[in-house]
Amino acid sequence: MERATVIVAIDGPSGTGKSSTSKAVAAQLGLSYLDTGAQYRAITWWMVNNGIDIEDPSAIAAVAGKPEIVSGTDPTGPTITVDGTDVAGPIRTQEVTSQVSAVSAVPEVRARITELQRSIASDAENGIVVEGRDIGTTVLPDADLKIFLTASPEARAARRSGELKGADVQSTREALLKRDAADSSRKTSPLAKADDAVEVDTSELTLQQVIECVVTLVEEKRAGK
Ligand SMILES: Nc1ncnc2c1ncn2[C@@H]1O[C@H](COP(=O)(O)OP(=O)(O)OP(=O)(O)O)[C@@H](O)[C@H]1O
Ligand SMILES: Nc1ccn([C@@H]2O[C@H](COP(=O)(O)O)[C@@H](O)[C@H]2O)c(=O)n1
Repeated sequence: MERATVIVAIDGPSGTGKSSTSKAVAAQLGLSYLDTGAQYRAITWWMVNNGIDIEDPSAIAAVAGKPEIVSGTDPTGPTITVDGTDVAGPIRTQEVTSQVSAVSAVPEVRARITELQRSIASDAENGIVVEGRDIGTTVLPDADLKIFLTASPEARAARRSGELKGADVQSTREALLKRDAADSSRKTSPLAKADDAVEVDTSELTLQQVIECVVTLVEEKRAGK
């Protein structure tokens, strides 16, 4: 019998295609979509804007509960606001990207954002695709389907530098690997593949092939296969 709702967790390192894949799969299957990286970027943006010392975890922890972060979960137009301000653009700056791993490593930040993510997932009536780094391991350990996307550093750097219109591939590769190392080595819910996740190496696949692969896996789950 087909299930009414489905919770899909998609994790993996930077630039493996999590956002592009998750949005397309959610749109195709009529599910909600949550970009958890955008939430960590949003709280980082708030810290930077409010002059909080990013090198000082206790200073970050002390104010982690202050910003109100709201995520819109329509996969065809996801939104993110902080205290009512649209931050979809500002959270993608180099300044935020280079500081987000330090902020997201603070346990009080993770506790706050994890609670928000669980609440959004439980409110999604038709089900949801949630993408990030610790969704299958920590945020939604009972997800119906867990996917772990990977790709070679070369493929990821080439994709990202194409997106950043001519950014140097070598320095893009180094920045990706530095962020992955920080995200994988933090103590609290690091980037990791859940034991029961399906790993998909996207290095040699087109985005369309990855989307089709994940849609098939979701449909099989829904059909109870
Ligand atoms: N299989 C693929 N083949 C070619 N390009 C791809 C593929 N998957 C994603 N891309 C492209 O790679 C870039 C990065 O993809 P995306 O933002 O979805 O990755 P991500 O894993 O969400 O990254 P991050 O964790 O840094 O947010 C985008 O420009 C996207 O269009
Ligand atoms: N579940 C998650 C998701 C993200 N992070 C942190 O946010 C950074 C930005 O993520 P993007 O997907 O937008 O690149 C990421 O580098 C992590 O530091 C996280 O900790 N947990």
